[in-house]
Amino acid sequence: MSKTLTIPRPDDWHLHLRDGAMLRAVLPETTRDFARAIIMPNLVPPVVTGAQASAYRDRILATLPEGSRFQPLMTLYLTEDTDPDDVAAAAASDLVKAVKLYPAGATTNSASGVANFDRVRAVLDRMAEIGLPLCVHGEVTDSDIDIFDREAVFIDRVLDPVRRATPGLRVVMEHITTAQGVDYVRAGGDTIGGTITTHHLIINRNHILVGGIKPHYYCLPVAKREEHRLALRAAATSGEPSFFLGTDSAPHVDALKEHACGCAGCFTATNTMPLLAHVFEEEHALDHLAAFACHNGPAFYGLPVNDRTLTMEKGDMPTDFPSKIDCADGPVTVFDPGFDVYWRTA
Ligand SMILES: NC(=O)N[C@@H](CC(=O)O)C(=O)O
Ligand SMILES: [Zn+2]
Ligand SMILES: [Zn+2]
Repeated sequence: MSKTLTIPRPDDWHLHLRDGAMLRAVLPETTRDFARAIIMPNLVPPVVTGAQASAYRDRILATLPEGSRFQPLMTLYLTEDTDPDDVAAAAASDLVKAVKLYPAGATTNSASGVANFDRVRAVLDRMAEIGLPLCVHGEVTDSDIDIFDREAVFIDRVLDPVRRATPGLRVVMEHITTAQGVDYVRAGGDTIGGTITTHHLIINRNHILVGGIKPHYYCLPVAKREEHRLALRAAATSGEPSFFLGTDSAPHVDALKEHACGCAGCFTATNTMPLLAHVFEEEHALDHLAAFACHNGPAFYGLPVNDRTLTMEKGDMPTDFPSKIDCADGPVTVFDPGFDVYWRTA
């Protein structure tokens, strides 16, 4: 007996497309199911100015599969030298939908991020004035803070003070991985949203470490204890408007994942929607999948819900997802949930 589910075409509010050969390899994996995505600016060198974002958008558009109507929503990488006028101009021309804050050194390609928050005050004030959201990688980088505590400490030491100092600033706490992140977003009203990845609904830290180290489950923020995964599942499947999908699909070639110093990032673009259907069905919340993946994100960003739809089917046999996709730089492993999934997109 097969079962189908039709929802508005989903959007991905946190996506890494990279550039060059990797962009060519991964872009069709997202455009197959998604209508729009917030494109992360952590290229090397980063996408800092409006001009760089415009050029990057052109490269993405030039790489789109034939006939695709996918819309990349661009972001600027916040540095201590970011010019508030450049940000305002890029937002006014509708080029840029958010500015991205990486604490310096927190994650992949974040060396140009912010170390001294006083130095970005003018940009944040301007963003609050014009209503441009700040997307935040929410982890402190202090060497004395345990990696599993870095998100919770970030909320107290950085995020809350920044929000208090900049009333009205719209913030997306991205890829939340803790119950503290869920609670903070939930209590924050309509100026804060939280994105949740597909993989953080599926894995906890045991999946990374028990029975041998699993580099393809390593991402930042790193997956936490089971109680946090359960809090994320409850939030994502609740239908509450504060929570929406940001896959953080973050491709790295296998040679750099399966390495003595492996890169952080899980590549989930290929199978995200079927995995989410599986998770939401397990939580008896299939009727909230559209809120999480299609409605809540556009509402936060002030954009319309997509009028096209996506249909998913649940078959009798497990879906055969590719285990890797080919890239000219080397293969990229697709996130393996570790269980059979019967959903697929039609
Ligand atoms: N999530 C990750 O583990 N990696 C991301 C960076 C990020 O989103 O923090 C990447 O760019 O590879
Ligand atoms: Zn991040
Ligand atoms: Zn990311």
